[in-house]
Amino acid sequence: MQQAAARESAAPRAVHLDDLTIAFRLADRSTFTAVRDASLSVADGEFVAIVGPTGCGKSTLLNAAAGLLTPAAGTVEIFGQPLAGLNRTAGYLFQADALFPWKTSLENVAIGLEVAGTPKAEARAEAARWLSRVGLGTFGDRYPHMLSGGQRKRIGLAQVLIRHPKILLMDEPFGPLDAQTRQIMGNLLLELWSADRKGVMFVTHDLEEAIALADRVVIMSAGPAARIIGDWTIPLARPREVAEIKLDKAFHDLHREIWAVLRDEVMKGYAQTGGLG
Ligand SMILES: Nc1ncnc2c1ncn2[C@@H]1O[C@H](COP(=O)(O)OP(=O)(O)OP(=O)(O)O)[C@@H](O)[C@H]1O
Repeated sequence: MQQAAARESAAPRAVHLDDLTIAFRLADRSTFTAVRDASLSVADGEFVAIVGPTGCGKSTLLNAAAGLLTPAAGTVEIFGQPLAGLNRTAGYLFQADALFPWKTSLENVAIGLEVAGTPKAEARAEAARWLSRVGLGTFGDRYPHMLSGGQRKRIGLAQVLIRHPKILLMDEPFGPLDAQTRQIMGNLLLELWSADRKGVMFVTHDLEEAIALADRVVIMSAGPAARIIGDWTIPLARPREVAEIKLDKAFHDLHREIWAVLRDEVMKGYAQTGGLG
């Protein structure tokens, strides 16, 4: 496996996926092995990006860490404990919005606390503070359809972070956004994360985004039976500004090195799905 630097962290492991094999039962009763023998640890406070060809199994790995699916083999540990059922220490941000259309921004952000038993007035005051932190302090009365895609993502971030999850699981969270808004959201995410570091598993198909944001970039092979084939430490200084860091020579060197591995897998991935013939 490609590895720029062997790294043993002293921080506790927020997530430890050990030799995971994940298989799906198909309609014709055959079994499709999406991921085979994948091991990955995320230290507490560490930001790990997972990159790989389309359909390789990135979301599958994330869903295993979320407790949304049960591996055929291997174990999932969260802060040293075997995961049984849903991972309730994690906050999950998907590509698609998870906002209730009939609730205002403020109500959408407050709902997690309210459901957990926080008195309504307190939950809403806290939600107002989070709306300000994501730059939408004056948008509390707006419904989701009155917001741009980037604004909805900010609400989504506030909705997850207000509950102070100990781990963040993010699946292409900025996928549908335009390039500029992605960068702005990347900066916002880094700012919020730096203030209160959690372990992050961040799935993206965008290698530049991965290098700009993460402490480590992990590369998956093309599926089926995808594996982790590379693990790079990203030694770029923090705080980072996503647009600026992409101009850095060290960024380009890392990009070239990682892309040399990823490119072959991307081509295999396309070939397997008939994409590029
Ligand atoms: N419930 C399921 N049943 C059968 N196959 C599945 C199921 N979920 C995922 N797969 C298959 O497992 C493989 C991995 O899917 P996954 O969504 O994890 O990939 P991904 O790397 O996140 O893809 P993308 O980058 O396109 O979002 C794919 O081949 C997919 O078709």
